Amino acid sequence: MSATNRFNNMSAELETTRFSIGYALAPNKVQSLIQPCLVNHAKDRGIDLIPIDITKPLVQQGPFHCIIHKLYDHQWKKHLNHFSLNYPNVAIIDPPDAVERIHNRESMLQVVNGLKIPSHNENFSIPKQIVIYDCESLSDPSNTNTLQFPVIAKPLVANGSATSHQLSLVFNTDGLNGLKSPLILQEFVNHGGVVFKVYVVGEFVQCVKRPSLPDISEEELGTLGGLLPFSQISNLTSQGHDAMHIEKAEMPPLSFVHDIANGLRRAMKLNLFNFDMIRDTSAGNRYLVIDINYFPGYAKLPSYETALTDFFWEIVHKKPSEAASLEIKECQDRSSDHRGPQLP
Ligand SMILES: O=P(O)(O)O[C@@H]1[C@@H](OP(=O)(O)O)[C@H](OP(=O)(O)O)[C@H](O)[C@H](OP(=O)(O)O)[C@H]1OP(=O)(O)O
Ligand SMILES: Nc1ncnc2c1ncn2[C@@H]1O[C@H](COP(=O)(O)OP(=O)(O)O)[C@@H](O)[C@H]1O
Ligand SMILES: [Mg+2]
Ligand SMILES: [Mg+2]
Repeated sequence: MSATNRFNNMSAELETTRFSIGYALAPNKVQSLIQPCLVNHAKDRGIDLIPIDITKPLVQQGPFHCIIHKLYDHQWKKHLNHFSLNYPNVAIIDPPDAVERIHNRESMLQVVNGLKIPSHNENFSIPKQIVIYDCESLSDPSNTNTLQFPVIAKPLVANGSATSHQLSLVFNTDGLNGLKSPLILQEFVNHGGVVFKVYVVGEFVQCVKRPSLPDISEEELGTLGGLLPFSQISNLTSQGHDAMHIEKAEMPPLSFVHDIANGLRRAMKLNLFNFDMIRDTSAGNRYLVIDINYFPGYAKLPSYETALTDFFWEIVHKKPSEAASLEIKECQDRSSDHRGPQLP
């Protein structure tokens, strides 16, 4: 066969080969993410998005070239780890242990402290914080004296539940009495009422501005009560004066944002996440990472379907090793005859 014919055959094969991405997501996440624009865009590029039934063994479904997931179920994590041991070349985006690290607000930010990026005029860190496991530690001044008020109290676990997003501003020691442990107490940093949300999809990075809590002056602090609960403030739609104020806020330099995003992606071994960052009002080049979320609400980004499809395309077109092709073939045989070894 001539080289041209071989090339034509190869490209014809590539065009006809379809790839399957299995997704395991909660119903509300399916509704927000798996929209016709994403399904159709992926389809046009040879990628089919297939729902996973988590009540059935994975080997009886698919076969999948890649699995994406966001579920907090412990059993699912076991399923996935088992599947991954048997089929190590089917891409699991992302590894369950790496995801679990950001289900805890202490371990989630530890990675930021160890991050090294090329030098910039800007610097980044995390706010000063302590972990409180019980009521006794909360009422022990030797713990809380290390922080300056106001502080933000955040539930230690970030497990997708409504309560994990129930935060409180604490203005003085009296306010500490109304808190439930385990939690993180984190110093509140004045940041001009704007939070930068940086969305990451593999190598794709996009930073957007969202509303945040207003600055608190020292004078105001003396006049405020003990505790102010709040929840998911950045999801509030900004209007009027607030919208103007967000629009006017200067974005952090793009290369700085990209370097942190890429550094975090590599250090955490995660591809699908976003992080919240604020800029210290009292030092304009000081940024603080305050939150990292696994597989966030990408559908809020314009053209999210392109970013996700490009990423899926890269994953499924990574030159598959012989072992991976065999695994996919094996999975294919199993899912068609259902006689393969049963996973738990
Ligand atoms: O639903 P959305 O679009 O508000 O997305 C939520 C994220 O909002 P964001 O994209 O950062 O503005 C949200 O981010 P925040 O924690 O609010 O910063 C979480 O990632 C949330 O997931 P979970 O409830 O913690 O499991 C995300 O919820 P799920 O979409 O995963 O249910
Ligand atoms: N240390 C902080 N200083 C100032 N504002 C903060 C701080 N931590 C959180 N916030 C504000 O509270 C919001 C919610 O906190 P975050 O840690 O992102 O929790 P969640 O996981 O519920 O989004 C942030 O988007 C930001 O507006
Ligand atoms: Mg947040
Ligand atoms: Mg969060």
